[in-house]
Amino acid sequence: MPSTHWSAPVADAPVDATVPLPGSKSMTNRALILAALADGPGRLVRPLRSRDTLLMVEALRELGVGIVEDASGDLRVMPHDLAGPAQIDVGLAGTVMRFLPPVAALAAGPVDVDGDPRARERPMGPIIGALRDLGATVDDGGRDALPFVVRGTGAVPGGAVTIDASGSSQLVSGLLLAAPRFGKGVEVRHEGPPVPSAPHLAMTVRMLREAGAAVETGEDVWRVAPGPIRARDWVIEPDLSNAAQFLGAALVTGGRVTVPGWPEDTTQPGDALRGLLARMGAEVSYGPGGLTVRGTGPAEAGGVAGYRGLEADLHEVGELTPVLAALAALAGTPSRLTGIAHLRGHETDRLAALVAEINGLGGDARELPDGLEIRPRPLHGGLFRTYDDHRMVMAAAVLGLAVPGVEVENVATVGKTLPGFTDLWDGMLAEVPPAERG
Ligand SMILES: O=C(O)C1=C[C@@H](OP(=O)(O)O)[C@@H](O)[C@H](O)C1
Ligand SMILES: C=C(OP(=O)(O)O)C(=O)O
Repeated sequence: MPSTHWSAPVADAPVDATVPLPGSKSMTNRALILAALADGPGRLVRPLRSRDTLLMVEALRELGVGIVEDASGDLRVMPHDLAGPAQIDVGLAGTVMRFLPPVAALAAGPVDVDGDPRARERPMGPIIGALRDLGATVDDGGRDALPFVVRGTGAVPGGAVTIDASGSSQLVSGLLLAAPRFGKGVEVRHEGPPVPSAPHLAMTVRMLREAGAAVETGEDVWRVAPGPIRARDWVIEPDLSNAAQFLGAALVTGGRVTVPGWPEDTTQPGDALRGLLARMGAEVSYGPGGLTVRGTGPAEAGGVAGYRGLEADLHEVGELTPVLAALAALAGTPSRLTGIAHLRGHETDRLAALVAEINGLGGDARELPDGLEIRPRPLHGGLFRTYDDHRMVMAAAVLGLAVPGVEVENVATVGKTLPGFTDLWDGMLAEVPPAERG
């Protein structure tokens, strides 16, 4: 990917826009796994097309699954016996690195799994250990991390495992998604500090049940019975986490943003934006047209806006942090975001990255043992580094609305989940309110 800087545009008026968003990364990559392991052909309707989902498509194809994109962008998935030898590139996608190895264990033949340099540092040990306990062979050279080889025999006995999933909920989700195809299914028990991202675990359980799997859940325990995964069509919801920066623009500029197609009943963590942005002072309304957020007062040039900071435990919705931190840096009062120590193992160490980049623009952010404390201060322009993290680009865009001269490094990295981001952003800023049309 070329490394190109992007000058984040300043909003010279309150935004007034409707922004349709592409599909959810988390739902697309779960649906791809479930469709690949199903008992017949299936379809993904309005899937996300981004680096993380294309890596999942390629990984499943590499194992023998047929996946065809039709003219509308929907994906048809034709399951097939899974086989190595295969080479899997997980990129920097947490969903691919945690969801794919249990599928690879079902393949006959060796499957090499590796990813970006940073992927080798993200927590993988619990899933490697669990796969061994479930009867699979994994050669990791004693690293407890990527790269490794899964030496599948075409079947996984399955059974009960105990892991510490405090580093990532995806360690649990990955084991559950393939488990109906294990001989005895699986019982995953968590022991350790609390597992983050409860909505994402609920998404895993709900989608497994929608595919006909029998799933039981208790406190820190999940059981999936062996049985068929039913072929079906998966309609992918818009990515609500990727709504954060657009809805946030309504706060920063004192404007209005609507995201159409906001689901009424969803397991996506982005749904929490309704409550979180309301706590910061936004007016949030929901109707047939979608979710609408209105800001109540615009930021002054250089920052310090007419909305409040946020005191919140983001343990369950950690992926919203970068954009909320950017909003916090422009807010009228200080913020404290906690429960997010596990973000140190995300695309980059997000706590360190956010502190460095907000402070690099003249801000006042500091790390807490499990989060961030951010005191608003007038900011100035400068280079905003993104550390191969799509959400750092999104955070920078929010800051740039009120701070002239924010230069965003390697904007293309946003393609991890939202390749059309800068066009959507420019489109939002260019949308002319109905009253002003000639
Ligand atoms: O299961 C998923 O789709 C995800 C789970 C979460 O991971 P963690 O629990 O590692 O934070 C989230 O941050 C990530 O973006 C997507
Ligand atoms: C943490 C994230 O991604 P990943 O799926 O790579 O963990 C994210 O999208 O914020």
